[in-house]
Amino acid sequence: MSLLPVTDAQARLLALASPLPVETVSLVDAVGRWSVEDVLARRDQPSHDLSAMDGYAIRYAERPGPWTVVGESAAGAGYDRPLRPREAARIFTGAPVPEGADCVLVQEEAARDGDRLSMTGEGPRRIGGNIRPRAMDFGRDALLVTAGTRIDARHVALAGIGGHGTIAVRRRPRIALISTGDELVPLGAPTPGASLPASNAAMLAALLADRPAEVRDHGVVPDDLDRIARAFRDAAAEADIIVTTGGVSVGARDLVRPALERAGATLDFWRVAMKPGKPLLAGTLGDAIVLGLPGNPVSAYVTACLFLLPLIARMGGAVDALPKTRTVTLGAALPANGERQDYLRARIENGRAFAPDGQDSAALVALAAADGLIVRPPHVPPAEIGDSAEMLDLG
Ligand SMILES: Nc1nc2c(c(=O)[nH]1)N[C@H]1C(S)=C(S)[C@@H](COP(=O)(O)OP(=O)(O)OC[C@H]3O[C@@H](n4cnc5c(N)ncnc54)[C@H](O)[C@@H]3O)O[C@H]1N2
Ligand code: MOO
Repeated sequence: MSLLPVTDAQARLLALASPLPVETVSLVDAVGRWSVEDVLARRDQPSHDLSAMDGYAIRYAERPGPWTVVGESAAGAGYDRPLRPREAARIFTGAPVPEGADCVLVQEEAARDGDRLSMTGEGPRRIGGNIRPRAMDFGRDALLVTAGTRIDARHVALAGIGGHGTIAVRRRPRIALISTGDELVPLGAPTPGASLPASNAAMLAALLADRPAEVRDHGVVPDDLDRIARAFRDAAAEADIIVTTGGVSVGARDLVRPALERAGATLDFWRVAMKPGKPLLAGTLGDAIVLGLPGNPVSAYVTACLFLLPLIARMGGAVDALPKTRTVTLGAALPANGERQDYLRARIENGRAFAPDGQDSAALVALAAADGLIVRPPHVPPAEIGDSAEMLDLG
């Protein structure tokens, strides 16, 4: 089987995804998910002309006073009758401006003696000075959040002040993590012989910590065809996405592909023209999508960024599910590339991108220190210092 180009593999994976069911949740519960609908304002903001300062509501034409202070307008309350000529009202930040007033004199520029008020400083610069007019931010029915927007704290504030307490989003996908390999021991446990900590599942759970996903770690399954097939069937009964790590290459103990067949899955693709990550596989088992990531930790990380995160985004209703790159300037030359798209762990220093040594797909030190991945398309010629390259930001 030849290697599938990365963009083709991403397209095939995303084509397997159907949008998850819609649910209406509180704004805070929606954070990190994608709005299903356009969110329109249910109110004007502000709802009235409001004072932007603590001071006195006055008429601009009557400066520099004096005025008679006849009452008070506080936030949420207001002053219940129009001001007559030469009348002023004490007013506080966020309070409705009484009818008849057209600007606010800040208290630092006012002198008050009993109910007699005069202006001491320059005063408001114009009619409307120190007033936030009604609907200054937005009017009722204004488009606040476009469908497909990923909700963050700013959208929570905007939709909330626009009169919404809830928002329609898609259910979080349930993600089953399965680690395969006889050599794996739990994190923190002793590592006798050539055993090693099973870091991939924890790494994936950490990667998904700020994504809309319900992650369940099904633990480590030994390299045994029946046991891996059973783990697949168990996971498929409850998960939307099954993510395995390890056992997807060509060795006699790489049993994920045969176990998937035994479990009754349909393989969609296996082996992608990328480095790291070549043995990546994808398929379906019942209603679940299966993503088989390579065992090498850097390969698992890079393929998760390029395939798992976009899959979650697509199922959640994102408009642009695929990660975006940005153009950087290389700080060191790079050799010509082979047939696989390379993702070099890179640092930005003095505004230039460097891919240090330690690019092995099992070398986590360079990954942990990286600002991003320099993307080297298949068969590109050598690159010189100062050339441009595309980089995928990490972190
Ligand atoms: N003859 C060939 N050998 C290999 C090929 C090939 O094309 N022909 N491809 C290589 C490439 S590229 C990759 S990537 C690896 C991936 O292999 P697997 O996905 O089958 O992974 P394993 O062999 O199970 O493990 C690889 C490596 O990663 C360690 N590992 C596994 N799981 C975990 C985990 N949960 N946490 C931490 N580390 C893990 C494992 O111990 C191995 O050291 O295959 C090449 N071989
Ligand atoms: O494709 Mo592998 O992930 O280079 O080691």
